[in-house]
This record gives sequence, C-alpha cells and structure tokens, in this order.
Amino acid sequence: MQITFHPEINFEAISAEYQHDKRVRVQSLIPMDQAEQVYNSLSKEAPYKLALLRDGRPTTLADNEWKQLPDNQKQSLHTETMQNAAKGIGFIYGRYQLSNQKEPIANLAALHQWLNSEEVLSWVREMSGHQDIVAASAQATRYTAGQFLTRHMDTHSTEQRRLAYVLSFSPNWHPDWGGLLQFYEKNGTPRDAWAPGFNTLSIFDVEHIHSVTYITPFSLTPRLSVTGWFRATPL
Ligand SMILES: O=C(O)CCC(=O)C(=O)O
Ligand SMILES: [Fe+2]
Repeated sequence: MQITFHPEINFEAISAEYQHDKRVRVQSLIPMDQAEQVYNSLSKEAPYKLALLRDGRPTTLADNEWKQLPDNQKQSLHTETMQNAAKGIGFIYGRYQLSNQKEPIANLAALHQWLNSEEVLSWVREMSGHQDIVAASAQATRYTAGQFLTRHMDTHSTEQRRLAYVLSFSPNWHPDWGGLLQFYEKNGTPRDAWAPGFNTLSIFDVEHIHSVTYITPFSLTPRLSVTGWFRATPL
C-alpha cells in the first residue's frame, strides 16, 4: 500500500489554523480505505510491548516477559506506577516502534515511510517554519483501560524534536472513556482537550504541555494511534 494525503485536504486552512497557537487537528488525513488498513494492522497485527517506568527508568516489557514476572514483581510495578502517577510522573501504555523492525508490518511500514516522504516533511516544514526538520519517528500506541501518560513536554536533548504528532485510529470513541489529549498552561491549568478520532491528525509544537488522560474502566475499545515527532536529526 502507498499512503497518500486525502484528496480533499485544505492545506491553506490547516496552516492558518496552526499559526494561531502552533497546533492543529486535521480530520481525514488519508483516504478512508488506507486508514482502515492501518487500523486493521494496529488492532490485529502490532505486537505491543508494555511501556512504563521501572525503578524510575523508562522500560518496555513484552507480553511474555510480563506474564513470566512473579506476582510480587507485578504488584510492585503496579504500585510504583500508581505512586509515580499520583505525583504526576510516568505512564503505562502499549508501544510498538515502527522503525528498525526486522519483520515490519507492511501497512505500518508504509505509513512510516510516507511520514518520512518529502511530500509530508516539506508540508510540515512549511506549516511550522521549522526548516530543519529531516525525519519523523513513529510508534504505534495502544492505551487500554487503566492506562495513561501524565503531563509532560516532548522536548528532547538529542533528537531535536520540533513537532509532536498523533494520528488517531479509534473509531467511535466516547469522550467519557478518557484518553483525551489534554493541553495545559505552563502553570498546570488545564486548557482544552482533543478526543481520539479516526484518521485524525493532531500536530503541535513540542513546547505545548500535554497528557493522555486516564482510560476509564468502562471504555469498550483500545485507544490506537501512530505517534511520534518531526525532528531535526535523522532517524
Ligand atoms: O497519544 C497521544 O495523544 C499523545 C502521546 C504523547 O504525548 C507522547 O507519546 O509523548
Ligand atoms: Fe507527548
């Protein structure tokens, strides 16, 4: 599959919107048949690993690694995650990196390739004014009930991230299920929040403070996305 922009995208309107507050949402980013194929891979094919902090350091655990953990270690990881979260630190969600996979998943590799195409990179450079953007990192993410990502900024010491993006593939998401991309003022006051959508791109300057709110226990489906950063260093 070759990913393309949806033919009806209004680039000028998107750019104008971005200029207001260095963030914008784009509905229907790619054609629907392509979005459905990406969604199928995100929901059925991607082998997500659990991403979380362990002893204060970011780590991932494959399904089998998690299953093999003795109960007391599972319990202490859970406790650490909750105690950190109470202080506004940390995260827990499923993650599958799209770069450097030995056995890439075709639809997701196609999306990653397209995000790194000159077509997309030049659009993002033009819109944001960050002429030094050279690449887009990408990971598939899956948030299920009880998972979250606390308030943070996406600036990074070595990757030179310029913009964060979230391409959302969560059909029929109910906003009461949580999983909102919540924005904040510098002093922590909540601003507005963007709910998961389907084939919806949220793109914002890395200076924006944000979180993914807790996925409620009564959510019916996972929150699926492809997310990453447009950056000034190559992958
Ligand atoms: O999934 C989202 O909406 C945002 C994810 C995010 O903020 C991150 O991975 O840094
Ligand atoms: Fe983020």
